[in-house]
Amino acid sequence: MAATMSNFKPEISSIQGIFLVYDITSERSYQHIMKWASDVDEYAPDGVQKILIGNKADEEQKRSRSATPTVLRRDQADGSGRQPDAPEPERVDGRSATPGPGTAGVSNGSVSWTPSSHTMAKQYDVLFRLLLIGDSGVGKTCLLCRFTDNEFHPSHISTIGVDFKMKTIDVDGIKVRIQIWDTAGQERYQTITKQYYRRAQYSKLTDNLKNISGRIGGTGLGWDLRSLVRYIRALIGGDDTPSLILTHCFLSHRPGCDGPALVNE
Ligand SMILES: Nc1nc2c(ncn2[C@@H]2O[C@H](COP(=O)(O)OP(=O)(O)OP(=O)(O)O)[C@@H](O)[C@H]2O)c(=O)[nH]1
Repeated sequence: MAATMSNFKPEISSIQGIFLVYDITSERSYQHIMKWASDVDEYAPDGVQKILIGNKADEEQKRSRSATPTVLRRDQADGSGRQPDAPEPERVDGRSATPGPGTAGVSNGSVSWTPSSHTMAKQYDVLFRLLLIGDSGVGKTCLLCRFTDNEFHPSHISTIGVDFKMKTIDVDGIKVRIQIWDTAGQERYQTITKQYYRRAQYSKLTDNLKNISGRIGGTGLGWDLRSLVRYIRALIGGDDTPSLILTHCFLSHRPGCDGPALVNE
């Protein structure tokens, strides 16, 4: 939906996570997830985290039985709810913190469009850059609009190329900026989309961040993408909305795991 072709070259120095979105009522979109995931594996640098989202949860009654992820065995997880190689939020300055996982009390911040993040550096403490991919019509743009603008659009206008929105949320006094890139699901735009995988980077938590995380009562693990997904889910998952993330889970990068894997919540 929300077709906008960005003419500017986006600054994607590091994307920490890629959301692979499918429609729970569409077996085809679920089967294609493996194709999307293998594209990401091929084009994105190692360590970029993949998160699977089954969208259109309000259509549960129409759910395709085969569009259900296999469950990752407990012994494949590290017990912390975080994959060992999960990337950490990027630092944008040298002075403050990352919140601890699961912190409550998100308050909505600004919603803005900007042609460049250069001028915004002072307005947040931690930056997450995320990418949405998946078949056309699975609801990527709707997820984005619901998260950033609290809006739902019933019509489907295919995204052209790539677009982005961002939102800044306040978590225990820490300004967390979440910048989400929305890609076109249509086949013809996949050359463009792949450019974005290539630019994705793995970024690590610094010791400084770990210290501050401890100071504000975090676990010291930093604020991983899993926590971020919880926030996003809480923000868009009202009972009265048709735009709801049903599942969010991590795809295992590990050898021997040949399918989407749901880490138990
Ligand atoms: N019932 C229901 N419909 C949804 C939901 N999310 C999106 N839709 C509908 O699905 C259609 C496609 O949504 P979009 O967000 O435009 O899909 P997209 O994945 O961005 O599509 P492309 O831009 O073509 O890649 C629209 O008609 C939406 O209204 C949802 O959670 N529930």
